[in-house]
Amino acid sequence: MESPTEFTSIPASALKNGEDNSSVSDWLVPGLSIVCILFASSLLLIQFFAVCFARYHFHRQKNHKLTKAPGVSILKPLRFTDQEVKYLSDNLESFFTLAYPKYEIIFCVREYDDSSVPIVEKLIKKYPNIPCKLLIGGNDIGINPKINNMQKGYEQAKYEFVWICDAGIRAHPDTLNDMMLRMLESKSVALVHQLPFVDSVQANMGSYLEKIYFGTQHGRIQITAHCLKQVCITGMSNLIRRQALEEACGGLIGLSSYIAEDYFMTIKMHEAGWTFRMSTYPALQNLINPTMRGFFRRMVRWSRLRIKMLPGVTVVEPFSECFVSGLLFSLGVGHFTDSISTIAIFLLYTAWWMTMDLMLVSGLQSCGSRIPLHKFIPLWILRELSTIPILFTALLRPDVTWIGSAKYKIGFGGKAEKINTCQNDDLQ
Ligand SMILES: CCCCCCCC/C=C\CCCCCCCC(=O)N[C@@H](CO[C@@H]1OC[C@@H](O)[C@H](O)[C@H]1O)[C@H](O)/C=C/CCCCCCCCCCCCC
Ligand SMILES: O=c1ccn([C@@H]2O[C@H](COP(=O)(O)OP(=O)(O)O)[C@@H](O)[C@H]2O)c(=O)[nH]1
Repeated sequence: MESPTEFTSIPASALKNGEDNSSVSDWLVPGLSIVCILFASSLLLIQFFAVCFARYHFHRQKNHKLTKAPGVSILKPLRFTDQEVKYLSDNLESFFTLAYPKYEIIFCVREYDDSSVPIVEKLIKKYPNIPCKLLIGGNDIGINPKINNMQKGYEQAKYEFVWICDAGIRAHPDTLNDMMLRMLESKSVALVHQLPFVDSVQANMGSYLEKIYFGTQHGRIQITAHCLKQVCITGMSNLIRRQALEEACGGLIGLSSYIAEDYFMTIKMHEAGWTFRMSTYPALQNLINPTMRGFFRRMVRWSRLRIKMLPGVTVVEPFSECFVSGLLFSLGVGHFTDSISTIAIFLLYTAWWMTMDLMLVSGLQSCGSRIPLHKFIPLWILRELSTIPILFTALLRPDVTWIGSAKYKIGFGGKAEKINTCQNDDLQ
């Protein structure tokens, strides 16, 4: 049995460690709390900045008309099945009515039986004065089906500037004039991009969810990245200087081994010293068939790409959204005060964040259907809550992604390999 003296005696070294431990916990928790507060505050600042930028930058009718306008070749990659073409005609027609003096439109399709073919043919007949081509067919020059489709159009494009613009976009008549004005600001500008937003003819839950995503999380990050000269540009609508594309990327062919051709194109241009501008017109996606399921599938598909291209950024993504950062903020502030409960701080943070998001959405919106508040709130909450499930869904089946009608294995670094061709029902 131990003597009382032995029981109570503590070695000097242990005492020293104990002191160290208590001093570590003395600064560790407050230190972490401060980090959480600073991190969340910087996000609030980013959000506030994005709202101000959107108010100042977008939809300002301050542009003069270009008189000696350089020619532009518009490339429209199309791939459609029967059910999807309901609103396609509206989208494509908007490119025939641009207030720009010198341009050609090149529609690119892979198969003769594509549902977009009769729509394009009708529009070509309706606007005989607009130089326009419909190119069908082409070879697989790489694994990216959008590039495989566009390459034939790129080869035939006659102008120095090409505007690559997805089928789901509808253009305001002044868009091209605005983009070209920005392009001509400097010879170092390689590309003018449009911030993706949504202006769907169909005002349903799917299109509202898309609008909330592009008008909040996506818009805020892309605006901030643009202002900080970080590369975060999506390929939906970009006016490109061919010289830059050729020199930095080796043309479209040089990007054909990537599914995320937009990201690698802009990174390569950035590394070669070219610069970018952002149009004052957001890209108006008039989604052909917007559904909630379609939205989540798109988000999972894009997350799969980002996980492999930029794993570091993907890990940070949930922390850059309201609920996770709000939790960190409320725990951090809660550590320093007892006068307000952690839950109340979290709710205030969330309410502030939602209000700023609402302001950003309305700052980007110029026309089209607005989201009624009683729908905005639940859909906003759903969108915020879905970030982590989307990430996990993408992580659980990380190697399989899609675009077009095939499955791909994306390697770390972003190069892709085609696994198989599958039916539309298998795609996700
Ligand atoms: C305290 C500061 C904390 C900052 C935390 C920042 C965390 C970043 C959070 C989110 C990242 C958002 C990424 C936005 C892009 C999402 C869209 C996307 O994934 N698009 C991909 C697919 O696009 C289609 O691909 C097929 C093509 O044919 C179509 O035409 C395309 O539209 C696309 O490939 C990816 C593009 C770019 C991704 C770049 C992400 C870089 C993010 C760095 C942000 C750093 C900015 C810091 C600002 C705070
Ligand atoms: O096999 C394909 C798949 C897509 N696209 C075109 O590529 C663009 C982007 O495709 P999608 O809208 O599916 O991409 P998302 O924006 O959803 O990533 C659109 O113009 C499509 O018509 C194409 O030309 N061939």
